[in-house]
Amino acid sequence: LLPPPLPPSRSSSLSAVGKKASYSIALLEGDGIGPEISAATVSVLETVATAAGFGLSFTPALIGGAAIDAVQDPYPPATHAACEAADSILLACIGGYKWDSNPRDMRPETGLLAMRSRLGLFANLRPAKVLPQLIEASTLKREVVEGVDIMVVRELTGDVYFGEPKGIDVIDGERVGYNNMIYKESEIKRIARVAGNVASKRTGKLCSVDKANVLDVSQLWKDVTTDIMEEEFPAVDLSHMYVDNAAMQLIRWPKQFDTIVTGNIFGDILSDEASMLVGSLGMLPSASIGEPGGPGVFEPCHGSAPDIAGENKANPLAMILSAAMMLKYDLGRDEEAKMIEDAVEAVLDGGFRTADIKSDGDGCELLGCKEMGDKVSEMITSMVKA
Ligand SMILES: NC(=O)C1=CN([C@@H]2O[C@H](COP(=O)(O)OP(=O)(O)OC[C@H]3O[C@@H](n4cnc5c(N)ncnc54)[C@H](O)[C@@H]3O)[C@@H](O)[C@H]2O)C=CC1
Ligand SMILES: CC(C)CC(=O)C(=O)O
Ligand SMILES: [Mg+2]
Repeated sequence: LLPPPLPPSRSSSLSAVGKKASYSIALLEGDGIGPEISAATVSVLETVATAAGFGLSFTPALIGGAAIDAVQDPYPPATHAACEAADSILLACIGGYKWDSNPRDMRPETGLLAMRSRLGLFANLRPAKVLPQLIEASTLKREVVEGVDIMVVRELTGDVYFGEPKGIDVIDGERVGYNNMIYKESEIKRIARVAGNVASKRTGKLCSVDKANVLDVSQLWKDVTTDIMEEEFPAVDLSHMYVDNAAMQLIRWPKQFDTIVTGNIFGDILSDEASMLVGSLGMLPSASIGEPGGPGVFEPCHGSAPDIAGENKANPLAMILSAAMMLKYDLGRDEEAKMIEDAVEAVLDGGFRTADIKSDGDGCELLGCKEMGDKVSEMITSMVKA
């Protein structure tokens, strides 16, 4: 399930000094289904740590709506300090109806953006790999999705999500809303290098997605990406696609893609779209990384799913698989990451499904969020004993 190794990062520095006997994890449960999927994920991680004989300590910290309610700040200083002090950061999801009409600085999403920016997590890797067990869970035809294995490399700290100026002003007697889609050359170069490394370790095929036919910022994106690939990754087979076409091609024939590199907003949208190839947004993990040395944030691609929050219906596998990415990329624990991946596949092989990945007449057993976490833990324990 996991993507190939990342470019030099925290994991490579850790492997140089050897594995640690115990790790501290900042745990950001956030909002909505966050506490439910976090509980399931923590219990899986504790099972893995016990089986492998290393220690894990979790430091809970507030983010998003929960932090607004508690301390009137969606990314409080204490949370930033806990993140910086940790070996790695596990995040569930933020957001909810309750905070939707708050002023922008008091919205959960502002906290998430602040965390990504302040921790310098400019690269978000979102693997969308179709598992054979879940082909029927996709709304697309078997022949379209079977064998799909895509890695979206999304720029995470720039673009229209961060650009200035922004706001809603009254101009000539009416309200005008505006944001600025902006990228510096240096920001494009560093994400292009991550994508070049990732693509090189996969099939060598990289598609850069932009809107250069209309947007100047996209023309710069295209030019800089082309230069970086020509100069530093000559073996990478680079193509370019406009984002509207990419959205269509992802559904028409997704197997044409291997690695996709794109800006923050296009990557946000295209990765949610790619989740439907896999079967559910509840299956898509992600890794947010920055320069070597700092902790990454490992988080599902989905949001807080307020429509099912508190009902024990959420699929915890996206967060559990994000925890596997954390073990591999931040903690240098490849074997233990694989334990989780294998256990997830074995549970799916065993015919267990949460509601989002269950199809009519599939003969599978419907599980709640907690029960799915328990099944993965049980599977790890029985695989270790075998
Ligand atoms: N990284 C994050 O924390 C993100 C937060 N959000 C926030 O989440 C809130 C809800 O946003 P939506 O647009 O509804 O997106 P969403 O991703 O929360 O939900 C979209 C749909 O997918 C379903 N879904 C999502 N995760 C699931 C899971 N693990 N298991 C089963 N079903 C799942 C939901 O029930 C819903 O029907 C908003 O406040 C939004 O800003 C949205 C995206 C990312
Ligand atoms: C909630 C937004 C800040 C971001 C988002 O949708 C995402 O990162 O997937
Ligand atoms: Mg999103």
